[in-house]
Amino acid sequence: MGAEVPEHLLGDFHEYLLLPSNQTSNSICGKIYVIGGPEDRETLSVSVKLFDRSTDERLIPIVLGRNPVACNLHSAVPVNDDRILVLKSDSPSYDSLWFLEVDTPFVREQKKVLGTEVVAWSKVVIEGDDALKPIVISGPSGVGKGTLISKLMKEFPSTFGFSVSHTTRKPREKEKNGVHYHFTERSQMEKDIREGKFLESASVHGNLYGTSIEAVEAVTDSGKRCILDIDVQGARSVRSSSLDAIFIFICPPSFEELEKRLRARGTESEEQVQKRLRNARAELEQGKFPGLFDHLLVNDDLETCYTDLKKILSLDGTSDDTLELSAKGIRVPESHSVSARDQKVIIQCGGDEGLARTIYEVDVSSLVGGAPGRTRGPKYKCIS
Ligand SMILES: Nc1nc2c(ncn2[C@@H]2O[C@H](COP(=O)(O)OP(=O)(O)O)[C@@H](O)[C@H]2O)c(=O)[nH]1
Ligand SMILES: Nc1ncnc2c1ncn2[C@@H]1O[C@H](COP(=O)(O)OP(=O)(O)O)[C@@H](O)[C@H]1O
Repeated sequence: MGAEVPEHLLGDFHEYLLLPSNQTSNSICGKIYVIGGPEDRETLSVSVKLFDRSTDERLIPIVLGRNPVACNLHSAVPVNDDRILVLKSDSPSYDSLWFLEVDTPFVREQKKVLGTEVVAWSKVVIEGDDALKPIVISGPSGVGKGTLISKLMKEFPSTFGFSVSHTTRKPREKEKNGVHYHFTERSQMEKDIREGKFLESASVHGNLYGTSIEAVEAVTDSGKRCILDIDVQGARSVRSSSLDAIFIFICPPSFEELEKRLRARGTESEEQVQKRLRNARAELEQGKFPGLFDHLLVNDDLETCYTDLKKILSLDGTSDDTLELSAKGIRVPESHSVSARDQKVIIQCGGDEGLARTIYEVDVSSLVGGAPGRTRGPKYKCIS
């Protein structure tokens, strides 16, 4: 059972179905989802109401995900029987397309947990190829890989997700299982490697490390861009795998500085420090191997190196919220129409009173991620 519509809204409900300019009514599997309404001006976000035809019930569902900011005009079209594509007019292209999920696996699960009607928003991200590519970061122990990755994840929390590796090394004091690594027994990890569960694995400083296929998929499924912190052997394996990534190698300003950082971190025994420093020389040589890494960065001053990293990833001058500015997108004018058939959405923009007309075809057949994160995967082309 869903939540009851508050008394003060009941009287207005039929009026909502008359579809004023900032409201649409969308029918999926016997339920009508009314998106938008006069109250949006007060809440500043797009509202959702639900009308169940079979029971004649009017409901206010629980709305999960980050709500789109209210707009003066939108259109909407049901897609794939489980979500509604909402097109916000005259919004920036990175903010124009949203999905209201009404019967996706995430929503179904939440309905079970919450015992009521649930819908969930997910912003649609239409991107160029490079913007989706995972990022592989390599470099010797103590060079600052973890520090740079943490800064990136902190500044762009909804853009990047960390691929949590498996390792047989023991956890450090502040490391959490499942967050920094999946800490595992050697015999179990060897078995999983044999069973093909790993994209790559390597023996590093005397322990096994590996990226499971699931670790990368978990990030991609959440609609985020995957960051891998792996050694040079791992980078080489990924290079020859099907994963199309951007490879970045981080160098220290000097070997002495690397040693200083590693000791100052204070997480390794003297024996481990010696082993890591010995391995660092070989890693620094391999890092320069032609064709393996796309970019080399020297981590001398942290802020300078971080700025350079953001430049490589075309992130300088952007924020987590506006990141799609650099991505492709569709700017939907007030005058437009939308229809959907066979996993293709046709958006006709303009064309009134002699104005230029553009028709887009959006392919929604392979969607990645979704609520409560972003939805990636739709591709579009201009067909007229
Ligand atoms: N090949 C591979 N290397 C990994 C993986 N996870 C971590 N590493 C690398 O293993 C090395 C040791 O990592 P760690 O024990 O966390 O020490 P740190 O580099 O000093 O922070 C580093 O070079 C990591 O990049 C993985 O999944 N695969
Ligand atoms: N540019 C830098 N200048 C000085 N210290 C740094 C710099 N970058 C990182 N560090 C410090 O060096 C140590 C090692 O960094 P860390 O990110 O753990 O390296 P890695 O993940 O490559 O092993 C940490 O104590 C970190 O705070």
